Amino acid sequence: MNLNFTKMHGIGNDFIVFDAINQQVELTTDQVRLLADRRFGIGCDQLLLVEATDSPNVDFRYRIYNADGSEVEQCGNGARCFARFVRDKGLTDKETITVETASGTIHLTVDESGLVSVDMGVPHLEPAEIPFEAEAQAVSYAIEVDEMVMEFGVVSMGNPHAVLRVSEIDQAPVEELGPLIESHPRFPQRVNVGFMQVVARDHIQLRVFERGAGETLACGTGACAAVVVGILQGELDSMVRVTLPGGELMISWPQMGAPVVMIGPATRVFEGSIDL
Ligand SMILES: N[C@@H](CCC[C@H](N)C(=O)O)C(=O)O
Repeated sequence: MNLNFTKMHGIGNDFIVFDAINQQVELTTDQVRLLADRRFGIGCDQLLLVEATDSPNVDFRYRIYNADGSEVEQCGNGARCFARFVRDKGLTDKETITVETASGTIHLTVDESGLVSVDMGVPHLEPAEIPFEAEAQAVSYAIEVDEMVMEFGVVSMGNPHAVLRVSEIDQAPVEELGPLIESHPRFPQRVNVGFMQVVARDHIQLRVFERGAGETLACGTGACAAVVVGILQGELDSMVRVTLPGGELMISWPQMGAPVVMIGPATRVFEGSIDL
């Protein structure tokens, strides 16, 4: 099977994107892992499939696979690249694109400067919806990790996130704690782990250890989750600049029950084809 692909990134969170409308793309878990491998394959944090849909009032279906081959519900940086891809490839000329994901429908808008704004939907805070094992919903939860008890905010942006406040982002124990929290028994579907330093009420620094991919240069849903947690904990205003290792995103969440909006760039790197 020979497949055409586009390599893209959203502030350094990188993707292989396949048009699965004009070519048949059926990948096994092992093939996803191989494609994502930075030495034996193309290399990416996530692989994205652009598919057609029969759902009314929806333009496309968006499927997402982590580098470890697992299919996941949502990807914020990927959503911006998705919008750029379908317009660059002439699959649509709409400015606002409605896309079905495994966790619901999202709306993507490309502006004249090329920035993409994504309505990421309403965050889920109820533990069972995340999913997270806890007796009741709270703004922070004490979780025991490696014989230490730490306070996390926990939220789903369609995919699960745990957010830990740190005082120095450069010293954050991402590599040590990330894998332990990712597979913590209280998260039955594993979890993405954010390390957040609050710089000011409208600015945070963030590093994310992603479920199924390890630490990435940026995580869009992680940025949304961190801002929601920071607002709920009374530390942040409703519009926040998020500085990640690969660049910056603007995230806004006006109030409880409202959708989170993310604005940021989407970059095409190169086109290619690969035999599988
Ligand atoms: N990089 C993404 C998130 C990708 C999925 C995540 N690793 C998960 O398993 O939920 C983003 O930009 O949101």
